[in-house]
Amino acid sequence: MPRATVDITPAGQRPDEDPSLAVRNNGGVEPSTGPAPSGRREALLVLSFGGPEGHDDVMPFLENVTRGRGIPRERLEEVAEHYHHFGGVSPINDQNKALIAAIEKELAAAGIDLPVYWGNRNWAPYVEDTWAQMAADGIEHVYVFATSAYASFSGCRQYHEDIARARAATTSPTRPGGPTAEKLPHYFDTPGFVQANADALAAALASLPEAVRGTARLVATAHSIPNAMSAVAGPDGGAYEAELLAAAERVVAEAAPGATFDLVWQSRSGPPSVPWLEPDVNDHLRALAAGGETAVVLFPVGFISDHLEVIWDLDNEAKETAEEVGLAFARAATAGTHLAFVESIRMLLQERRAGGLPRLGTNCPASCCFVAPRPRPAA
Ligand SMILES: CC1=C(CCC(=O)O)c2cc3nc(cc4[nH]c(cc5[nH]c(cc1n2)c(C)c5CCC(=O)O)c(CCC(=O)O)c4C)C(CCC(=O)O)=C3C
Ligand SMILES: [Fe+2]
Repeated sequence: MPRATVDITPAGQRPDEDPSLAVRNNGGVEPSTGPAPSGRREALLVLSFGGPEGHDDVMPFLENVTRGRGIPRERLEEVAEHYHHFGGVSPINDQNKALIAAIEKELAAAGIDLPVYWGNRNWAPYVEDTWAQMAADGIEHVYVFATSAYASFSGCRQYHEDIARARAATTSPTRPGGPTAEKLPHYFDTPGFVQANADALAAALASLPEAVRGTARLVATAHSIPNAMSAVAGPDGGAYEAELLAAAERVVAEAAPGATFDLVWQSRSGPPSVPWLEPDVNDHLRALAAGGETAVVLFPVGFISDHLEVIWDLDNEAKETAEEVGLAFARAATAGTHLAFVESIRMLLQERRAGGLPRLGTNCPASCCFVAPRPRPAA
Protein backbone atom coordinates (compact mmCIF):
# COMPACT_ATOMS: atom_id res chain seq x y z
CA MET A 1 0.00 0.00 0.00
CA PRO A 2 1.50 3.36 -0.91
CA ARG A 3 2.08 5.67 1.99
CA ALA A 4 2.13 9.42 2.03
CA THR A 5 4.91 11.44 3.56
CA VAL A 6 3.74 13.39 6.53
CA ASP A 7 4.56 16.44 8.54
CA ILE A 8 6.82 15.71 11.45
CA THR A 9 6.43 16.17 15.16
CA PRO A 10 4.40 19.19 16.21
CA ALA A 11 6.45 22.07 17.50
CA GLY A 12 7.17 22.11 21.19
CA GLN A 13 7.37 18.35 21.60
CA ARG A 14 10.52 16.33 21.81
CA PRO A 15 10.23 12.71 20.74
CA ASP A 16 12.37 11.59 23.63
CA GLU A 17 10.16 13.39 26.15
CA ASP A 18 6.76 12.37 24.92
CA PRO A 19 6.27 8.61 25.13
CA SER A 20 3.56 8.62 22.48
CA LEU A 21 5.97 10.24 20.01
CA ALA A 22 8.70 7.76 20.76
CA VAL A 23 6.95 5.26 18.55
CA ARG A 24 5.18 7.64 16.17
CA ASN A 25 7.45 9.84 14.18
CA ASN A 26 4.63 11.55 12.32
CA GLY A 27 3.28 13.15 15.48
CA GLY A 28 -0.25 12.35 14.41
CA VAL A 29 -0.29 15.04 11.73
CA GLU A 30 -2.48 14.28 8.72
CA PRO A 31 -0.57 13.29 5.59
CA SER A 32 -0.29 16.13 3.09
CA THR A 33 -0.85 14.52 -0.28
CA GLY A 34 -2.25 17.39 -2.33
CA PRO A 35 -0.18 19.68 -4.50
CA ALA A 36 1.71 22.41 -2.70
CA PRO A 37 -0.53 25.40 -1.97
CA SER A 38 0.48 28.05 -4.47
CA GLY A 39 2.49 30.90 -3.07
CA ARG A 40 3.77 28.85 -0.17
CA ARG A 41 7.43 29.65 0.46
CA GLU A 42 9.30 26.40 0.20
CA ALA A 43 12.89 25.20 0.49
CA LEU A 44 14.98 22.08 0.12
CA LEU A 45 17.07 21.01 3.10
CA VAL A 46 20.05 18.70 2.69
CA LEU A 47 20.15 16.96 6.06
CA SER A 48 23.33 15.08 6.84
CA PHE A 49 25.51 13.47 9.45
CA GLY A 50 28.10 16.20 9.94
CA GLY A 51 31.80 15.81 10.54
CA PRO A 52 34.71 17.48 12.33
CA GLU A 53 36.68 20.33 10.75
CA GLY A 54 39.94 19.93 12.68
CA HIS A 55 41.76 17.95 15.38
CA ASP A 56 40.03 19.73 18.27
CA ASP A 57 36.59 18.92 16.88
CA VAL A 58 37.12 15.17 16.71
CA MET A 59 36.30 14.07 20.26
CA PRO A 60 33.35 16.46 20.77
CA PHE A 61 31.99 15.27 17.42
CA LEU A 62 32.34 11.59 18.38
CA GLU A 63 30.63 12.31 21.68
CA ASN A 64 27.73 13.88 19.80
CA VAL A 65 27.47 10.83 17.54
CA THR A 66 27.53 8.25 20.29
CA ARG A 67 25.73 10.00 23.14
CA GLY A 68 23.61 7.44 24.98
CA ARG A 69 24.41 4.68 22.46
CA GLY A 70 26.73 2.50 24.50
CA ILE A 71 29.79 2.66 22.24
CA PRO A 72 32.92 1.63 24.17
CA ARG A 73 35.51 4.32 24.85
CA GLU A 74 38.24 2.27 23.11
CA ARG A 75 36.21 2.24 19.91
CA LEU A 76 35.90 6.05 20.05
CA GLU A 77 39.64 6.44 20.51
CA GLU A 78 40.29 4.13 17.57
CA VAL A 79 37.86 6.02 15.32
CA ALA A 80 39.34 9.35 16.47
CA GLU A 81 42.69 8.13 15.09
CA HIS A 82 41.09 7.62 11.68
CA TYR A 83 39.99 11.26 11.65
CA HIS A 84 43.40 12.46 12.90
CA HIS A 85 45.02 10.78 9.88
CA PHE A 86 43.19 13.36 7.78
CA GLY A 87 44.02 16.37 9.95
CA GLY A 88 40.88 15.83 12.03
CA VAL A 89 38.81 16.85 9.01
CA SER A 90 36.03 14.66 7.67
CA PRO A 91 35.60 14.85 3.92
CA ILE A 92 31.84 14.70 4.36
CA ASN A 93 31.36 18.46 4.76
CA ASP A 94 33.06 19.37 1.48
CA GLN A 95 31.15 16.54 -0.18
CA ASN A 96 27.86 17.94 1.06
CA LYS A 97 28.80 21.43 -0.13
CA ALA A 98 29.60 20.01 -3.56
CA LEU A 99 26.30 18.12 -3.65
CA ILE A 100 24.38 21.27 -2.70
CA ALA A 101 26.14 23.25 -5.43
CA ALA A 102 25.25 20.54 -7.95
CA ILE A 103 21.60 20.48 -6.80
CA GLU A 104 21.37 24.27 -7.02
CA LYS A 105 22.69 24.15 -10.56
CA GLU A 106 20.27 21.36 -11.49
CA LEU A 107 17.28 23.21 -10.01
CA ALA A 108 18.23 26.43 -11.78
CA ALA A 109 18.59 24.60 -15.10
CA ALA A 110 15.11 23.11 -14.62
CA GLY A 111 13.65 26.52 -13.80
CA ILE A 112 12.87 25.57 -10.19
CA ASP A 113 13.26 28.57 -7.94
CA LEU A 114 13.85 27.02 -4.54
CA PRO A 115 16.52 27.85 -1.96
CA VAL A 116 18.67 24.98 -0.73
CA TYR A 117 19.74 24.83 2.92
CA TRP A 118 22.17 22.55 4.77
CA GLY A 119 21.95 21.16 8.28
CA ASN A 120 23.58 18.30 10.21
CA ARG A 121 22.83 16.03 13.11
CA ASN A 122 26.26 15.87 14.74
CA TRP A 123 28.24 18.99 13.78
CA ALA A 124 27.88 22.53 12.52
CA PRO A 125 25.90 23.68 10.69
CA TYR A 126 23.50 22.01 13.13
CA VAL A 127 20.02 21.37 11.84
CA GLU A 128 18.52 23.34 14.77
CA ASP A 129 20.38 26.47 13.62
CA THR A 130 19.42 25.93 10.00
CA TRP A 131 15.79 25.54 11.03
CA ALA A 132 15.87 28.86 12.91
CA GLN A 133 17.42 30.46 9.81
CA MET A 134 14.72 29.04 7.53
CA ALA A 135 12.05 30.35 9.91
CA ALA A 136 13.71 33.78 9.93
CA ASP A 137 13.84 33.71 6.12
CA GLY A 138 10.10 33.13 6.01
CA ILE A 139 10.24 29.56 4.71
CA GLU A 140 6.89 27.87 5.33
CA HIS A 141 7.54 24.33 4.15
CA VAL A 142 10.70 22.32 3.65
CA TYR A 143 11.43 19.16 1.67
CA VAL A 144 14.14 17.20 3.42
CA PHE A 145 16.73 15.25 1.47
CA ALA A 146 18.65 13.05 3.93
CA THR A 147 22.08 11.84 2.85
CA SER A 148 21.15 8.20 3.31
CA ALA A 149 19.32 6.26 0.63
CA TYR A 150 18.00 3.46 2.85
CA ALA A 151 15.67 2.44 5.66
CA SER A 152 16.90 1.83 9.24
CA PHE A 153 17.05 3.81 12.43
CA SER A 154 20.42 5.36 11.52
CA GLY A 155 19.60 6.11 7.90
CA CYS A 156 15.97 7.17 8.13
CA ARG A 157 14.18 7.41 11.42
CA GLN A 158 16.97 9.26 13.19
CA TYR A 159 16.72 11.95 10.51
CA HIS A 160 13.00 12.25 11.29
CA GLU A 161 13.98 12.71 14.91
CA ASP A 162 16.49 15.40 13.93
CA ILE A 163 13.71 17.28 12.16
CA ALA A 164 11.42 16.94 15.17
CA ARG A 165 14.17 18.24 17.47
CA ALA A 166 14.89 21.19 15.21
CA ARG A 167 11.20 22.07 15.05
CA ALA A 168 10.87 21.78 18.81
CA ALA A 169 13.77 24.21 19.22
CA THR A 170 12.29 26.80 16.84
CA THR A 171 10.15 29.14 18.89
CA SER A 172 9.01 31.85 16.51
CA PRO A 173 5.89 33.58 17.91
CA THR A 174 4.30 33.76 14.45
CA ARG A 175 5.31 30.33 13.22
CA PRO A 176 6.13 28.05 16.13
CA GLY A 177 8.27 25.17 14.92
CA GLY A 178 9.31 27.10 11.83
CA PRO A 179 8.54 25.52 8.47
CA THR A 180 6.54 22.32 8.26
CA ALA A 181 8.53 19.45 6.83
CA GLU A 182 8.38 16.33 4.77
CA LYS A 183 11.25 13.94 4.28
CA LEU A 184 11.77 12.78 0.70
CA PRO A 185 11.44 8.99 0.35
CA HIS A 186 14.30 6.51 0.23
CA TYR A 187 16.04 6.71 -3.13
CA PHE A 188 18.20 3.58 -3.33
CA ASP A 189 16.38 2.44 -6.47
CA THR A 190 16.02 5.71 -8.33
CA PRO A 191 17.46 5.38 -11.83
CA GLY A 192 20.06 8.07 -11.19
CA PHE A 193 21.41 6.54 -7.99
CA VAL A 194 21.68 3.17 -9.71
CA GLN A 195 23.30 4.72 -12.79
CA ALA A 196 25.88 6.62 -10.74
CA ASN A 197 26.88 3.48 -8.85
CA ALA A 198 26.90 1.39 -12.03
CA ASP A 199 29.19 3.85 -13.86
CA ALA A 200 31.55 3.79 -10.89
CA LEU A 201 31.53 0.00 -10.70
CA ALA A 202 32.28 -0.28 -14.42
CA ALA A 203 35.17 2.18 -14.06
CA ALA A 204 36.60 0.31 -11.07
CA LEU A 205 36.39 -2.99 -12.95
CA ALA A 206 38.18 -1.43 -15.92
CA SER A 207 40.98 -0.27 -13.62
CA LEU A 208 41.94 -3.85 -12.70
CA PRO A 209 44.74 -5.63 -14.58
CA GLU A 210 43.33 -7.22 -17.69
CA ALA A 211 44.30 -10.73 -16.62
CA VAL A 212 41.95 -10.70 -13.61
CA ARG A 213 39.25 -8.33 -14.84
CA GLY A 214 37.02 -11.06 -16.22
CA THR A 215 37.00 -13.08 -13.02
CA ALA A 216 37.00 -10.34 -10.38
CA ARG A 217 34.54 -10.89 -7.59
CA LEU A 218 32.05 -8.02 -7.11
CA VAL A 219 31.45 -7.11 -3.47
CA ALA A 220 28.86 -4.57 -2.34
CA THR A 221 29.46 -2.99 1.07
CA ALA A 222 27.29 -1.10 3.51
CA HIS A 223 27.56 0.04 7.10
CA SER A 224 26.94 -2.81 9.50
CA ILE A 225 24.17 -2.17 12.00
CA PRO A 226 23.08 -4.13 15.06
CA ASN A 227 20.97 -7.19 14.17
CA ALA A 228 18.23 -5.78 16.37
CA MET A 229 18.17 -2.55 14.33
CA SER A 230 18.13 -4.50 11.09
CA ALA A 231 15.20 -6.61 12.27
CA VAL A 232 12.96 -3.55 12.68
CA ALA A 233 14.11 -1.54 9.65
CA GLY A 234 11.20 -0.39 7.51
CA PRO A 235 7.48 -1.07 7.84
CA ASP A 236 7.82 -4.86 7.94
CA GLY A 237 11.37 -5.18 9.26
CA GLY A 238 14.48 -6.24 7.33
CA ALA A 239 14.17 -3.32 4.90
CA TYR A 240 17.79 -2.17 5.24
CA GLU A 241 19.15 -5.46 3.92
CA ALA A 242 16.36 -5.86 1.37
CA GLU A 243 16.88 -2.36 -0.06
CA LEU A 244 20.65 -2.82 -0.19
CA LEU A 245 20.26 -6.11 -2.03
CA ALA A 246 17.81 -4.53 -4.47
CA ALA A 247 20.14 -1.59 -5.13
CA ALA A 248 23.23 -3.79 -5.57
CA GLU A 249 21.32 -6.11 -7.92
CA ARG A 250 20.36 -3.20 -10.16
CA VAL A 251 23.85 -1.73 -10.11
CA VAL A 252 25.42 -5.05 -11.11
CA ALA A 253 22.77 -5.72 -13.77
CA GLU A 254 23.70 -2.37 -15.31
CA ALA A 255 27.50 -2.49 -14.96
CA ALA A 256 28.25 -6.19 -15.39
CA PRO A 257 25.14 -7.96 -16.68
CA GLY A 258 24.94 -11.58 -15.57
CA ALA A 259 27.62 -11.26 -12.89
CA THR A 260 26.97 -12.36 -9.33
CA PHE A 261 27.93 -10.33 -6.29
CA ASP A 262 28.16 -10.53 -2.50
CA LEU A 263 26.75 -8.05 0.01
CA VAL A 264 28.94 -7.65 3.10
CA TRP A 265 29.32 -5.18 5.97
CA GLN A 266 31.85 -2.65 7.13
CA SER A 267 32.61 -0.21 9.95
CA ARG A 268 31.12 -2.23 12.78
CA SER A 269 30.89 -0.36 16.04
CA GLY A 270 29.44 -1.25 19.45
CA PRO A 271 30.60 -3.78 22.02
CA PRO A 272 31.53 -7.28 20.79
CA SER A 273 28.75 -8.76 22.93
CA VAL A 274 26.11 -7.13 20.70
CA PRO A 275 25.56 -8.93 17.37
CA TRP A 276 25.85 -6.78 14.22
CA LEU A 277 25.35 -7.76 10.58
CA GLU A 278 28.08 -10.06 9.26
CA PRO A 279 30.33 -10.96 7.52
CA ASP A 280 32.72 -8.07 7.90
CA VAL A 281 34.33 -7.04 4.63
CA ASN A 282 37.83 -7.96 5.85
CA ASP A 283 36.79 -11.46 6.89
CA HIS A 284 35.05 -11.83 3.56
CA LEU A 285 38.18 -10.88 1.61
CA ARG A 286 40.16 -13.50 3.52
CA ALA A 287 37.53 -16.13 2.78
CA LEU A 288 37.51 -15.21 -0.92
CA ALA A 289 41.28 -15.57 -1.16
CA ALA A 290 41.15 -18.87 0.72
CA GLY A 291 38.56 -20.03 -1.81
CA GLY A 292 40.93 -19.30 -4.71
CA GLU A 293 39.68 -15.89 -5.89
CA THR A 294 42.31 -13.57 -7.35
CA ALA A 295 40.64 -10.15 -7.66
CA VAL A 296 37.91 -8.12 -6.04
CA VAL A 297 36.00 -4.90 -6.73
CA LEU A 298 34.34 -3.30 -3.71
CA PHE A 299 31.38 -1.00 -4.37
CA PRO A 300 30.08 0.83 -1.28
CA VAL A 301 26.49 1.11 -2.44
CA GLY A 302 25.40 1.74 1.17
CA PHE A 303 26.81 5.28 1.15
CA ILE A 304 26.26 8.27 -1.09
CA SER A 305 29.68 9.92 -0.79
CA ASP A 306 33.31 8.92 -0.25
CA HIS A 307 33.31 10.00 3.39
CA LEU A 308 35.63 8.79 6.11
CA GLU A 309 34.16 5.33 6.49
CA VAL A 310 34.84 4.77 2.80
CA ILE A 311 38.31 6.28 2.52
CA TRP A 312 39.53 4.78 5.78
CA ASP A 313 37.70 1.51 6.27
CA LEU A 314 37.89 0.50 2.59
CA ASP A 315 40.80 2.36 0.97
CA ASN A 316 43.09 1.67 3.92
CA GLU A 317 41.88 -1.29 5.96
CA ALA A 318 40.16 -3.44 3.36
CA LYS A 319 42.81 -2.66 0.76
CA GLU A 320 45.51 -3.74 3.20
CA THR A 321 43.65 -6.98 3.88
CA ALA A 322 43.41 -7.63 0.14
CA GLU A 323 47.16 -7.07 -0.25
CA GLU A 324 47.86 -9.38 2.67
CA VAL A 325 45.93 -12.23 1.10
CA GLY A 326 47.05 -11.53 -2.47
CA LEU A 327 43.82 -10.23 -4.03
CA ALA A 328 43.96 -7.59 -6.75
CA PHE A 329 41.80 -4.77 -5.41
CA ALA A 330 39.72 -1.89 -6.76
CA ARG A 331 37.14 0.28 -4.99
CA ALA A 332 34.29 1.90 -6.87
CA ALA A 333 33.34 5.51 -6.14
CA THR A 334 30.04 6.39 -4.46
CA ALA A 335 27.29 8.40 -6.20
CA GLY A 336 28.75 11.74 -5.09
CA THR A 337 27.75 14.49 -7.51
CA HIS A 338 27.16 12.24 -10.53
CA LEU A 339 24.77 14.13 -12.78
CA ALA A 340 22.28 11.25 -13.02
CA PHE A 341 22.07 11.11 -9.21
CA VAL A 342 21.54 14.86 -8.94
CA GLU A 343 18.80 14.60 -11.58
CA SER A 344 17.08 11.93 -9.53
CA ILE A 345 17.13 14.19 -6.48
CA ARG A 346 15.53 16.94 -8.53
CA MET A 347 12.89 14.49 -9.77
CA LEU A 348 12.04 13.29 -6.25
CA LEU A 349 11.52 16.88 -5.25
CA GLN A 350 9.35 17.65 -8.27
CA GLU A 351 7.23 14.57 -7.60
CA ARG A 352 6.55 15.68 -4.05
CA ARG A 353 5.87 19.28 -5.05
CA ALA A 354 3.35 18.03 -7.58
CA GLY A 355 1.59 16.22 -4.75
CA GLY A 356 2.23 12.69 -5.98
CA LEU A 357 2.42 9.81 -3.58
CA PRO A 358 5.95 8.78 -2.76
CA ARG A 359 7.17 6.52 -5.52
CA LEU A 360 8.33 3.82 -3.19
CA GLY A 361 5.86 3.60 -0.38
CA THR A 362 8.74 3.35 2.05
CA ASN A 363 9.01 6.58 3.90
CA CYS A 364 8.86 5.57 7.50
CA PRO A 365 5.27 5.14 8.48
CA ALA A 366 4.33 5.63 12.08
CA SER A 367 5.94 2.64 13.68
CA CYS A 368 8.97 1.58 11.68
CA CYS A 369 12.69 1.57 12.41
CA PHE A 370 12.12 2.16 16.09
CA VAL A 371 15.04 1.29 18.31
CA ALA A 372 14.58 1.85 22.02
CA PRO A 373 17.00 4.50 23.23
CA ARG A 374 19.54 3.19 25.71
CA PRO A 375 19.09 4.45 29.22
CA ARG A 376 21.39 7.42 29.73
CA PRO A 377 24.17 6.76 32.20
CA ALA A 378 23.44 8.22 35.63
CA ALA A 379 25.22 11.53 36.22
C1 LIG B 1 23.56 2.85 8.74
C2 LIG B 1 24.63 3.88 9.00
C3 LIG B 1 25.08 4.85 8.12
C4 LIG B 1 24.60 5.09 6.70
C5 LIG B 1 23.43 6.04 6.73
C6 LIG B 1 23.79 7.50 6.93
O1 LIG B 1 24.63 8.02 6.20
O2 LIG B 1 23.22 8.13 7.84
C7 LIG B 1 26.10 5.60 8.79
C8 LIG B 1 26.78 6.70 8.24
C9 LIG B 1 27.83 7.41 8.81
N1 LIG B 1 28.44 7.12 10.00
C10 LIG B 1 29.43 8.07 10.20
C11 LIG B 1 30.27 8.13 11.34
C12 LIG B 1 30.09 7.38 12.51
N2 LIG B 1 29.14 6.40 12.76
C13 LIG B 1 29.27 5.91 14.05
C14 LIG B 1 28.50 4.95 14.66
C15 LIG B 1 27.43 4.23 14.08
N3 LIG B 1 27.01 4.29 12.75
C16 LIG B 1 25.92 3.46 12.58
C17 LIG B 1 25.23 3.26 11.37
C18 LIG B 1 25.38 4.03 10.22
N4 LIG B 1 26.26 5.07 10.05
C19 LIG B 1 25.63 2.84 13.83
C20 LIG B 1 24.50 1.90 14.08
C21 LIG B 1 26.57 3.33 14.75
C22 LIG B 1 26.65 3.00 16.23
C23 LIG B 1 26.15 4.16 17.07
C24 LIG B 1 24.67 4.39 16.88
O3 LIG B 1 23.88 3.47 17.20
O4 LIG B 1 24.30 5.47 16.42
C25 LIG B 1 30.36 6.61 14.65
C26 LIG B 1 30.84 6.41 16.09
C27 LIG B 1 32.15 5.75 16.13
C28 LIG B 1 32.09 4.33 15.58
O5 LIG B 1 31.81 3.46 16.37
O6 LIG B 1 32.33 4.15 14.38
C29 LIG B 1 30.87 7.50 13.68
C30 LIG B 1 32.05 8.46 13.84
C31 LIG B 1 29.45 8.97 9.10
C32 LIG B 1 30.41 10.18 8.94
C33 LIG B 1 31.67 9.77 8.24
C34 LIG B 1 32.58 10.96 8.05
O7 LIG B 1 32.85 11.69 9.00
O8 LIG B 1 33.05 11.18 6.92
C35 LIG B 1 28.46 8.56 8.25
C36 LIG B 1 28.05 9.21 6.95
FE1 LIG C 1 27.89 5.54 11.27
